[in-house]
Amino acid sequence: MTPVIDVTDLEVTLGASRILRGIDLTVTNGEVVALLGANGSGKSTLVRTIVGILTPSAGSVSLLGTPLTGDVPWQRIGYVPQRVSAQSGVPSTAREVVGSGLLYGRRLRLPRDWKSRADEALETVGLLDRATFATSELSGGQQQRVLIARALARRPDVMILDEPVAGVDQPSQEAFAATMTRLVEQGLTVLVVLHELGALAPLVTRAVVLRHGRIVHDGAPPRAALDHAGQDHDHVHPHEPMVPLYAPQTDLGFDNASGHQS
Ligand SMILES: Nc1ncnc2c1ncn2[C@@H]1O[C@H](COP(=O)(O)OP(=O)(O)OP(=O)(O)O)[C@@H](O)[C@H]1O
Repeated sequence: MTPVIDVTDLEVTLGASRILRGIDLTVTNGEVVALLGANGSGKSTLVRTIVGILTPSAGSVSLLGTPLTGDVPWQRIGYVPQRVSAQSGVPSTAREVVGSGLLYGRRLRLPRDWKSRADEALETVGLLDRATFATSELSGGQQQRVLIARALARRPDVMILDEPVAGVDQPSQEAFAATMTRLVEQGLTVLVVLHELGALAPLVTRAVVLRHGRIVHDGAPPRAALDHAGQDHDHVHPHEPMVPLYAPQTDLGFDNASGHQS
């Protein structure tokens, strides 16, 4: 089967620094892969390279079987960048920002049904009632959901999300996880940068951990986080509500990521 994302021996240099080296990553149809790692380990650099924003200094990236240098079917790929505002500096409504997700590659004209496509995506993220609001009237968390809706408007086959729930409150995170669950059940493939698995824990099929620009783990998601996400987990000990996925002082910290016994 053709991989959805195929990264081979990737190296990325920014300025004078080599940020990523020797990255091999294959994501196949229907997988939900969490990309984890400490601040500065290279997660955003990797996803920005995968979606063609950054150019590799060595190695290759293919999306849906097409090298980035070729004719990538961008309409099948939804990307949510990290920490950008949904505001563009000019007045625009939530619906207009979401509709702009329907522009890609050489498509510079909105399809006739753009409003209904945008509203469908806004409904998916629970913001249909804000469709005509100016983005400047939305909270940071709502703007983040607008950006998720912008990516969803394409009805993509693969979503690449860079910390999509950073700064989003718990109920919205759970609503986002429910949306992603529904989409994954329909066949969506996901690569998502996260600091904690959080509400997405039940969905994640695989974890890839970066450290200093290299992959140091590619396999099962951290056990502790999964256990803590389960409804049956018996809380007999105090701990943070969101279990950190990596403990910088340990190697990978997977068996005891939160630093306590379960
Ligand atoms: N344009 C740039 N020029 C030079 N170095 C850069 C540039 N952008 C990022 N870096 C460096 O690359 C490294 C990786 O950054 P990146 O944003 O990919 O990390 P990250 O794992 O996504 O971090 P975070 O969890 O904080 O978002 C950092 O050391 C950063 O300082």
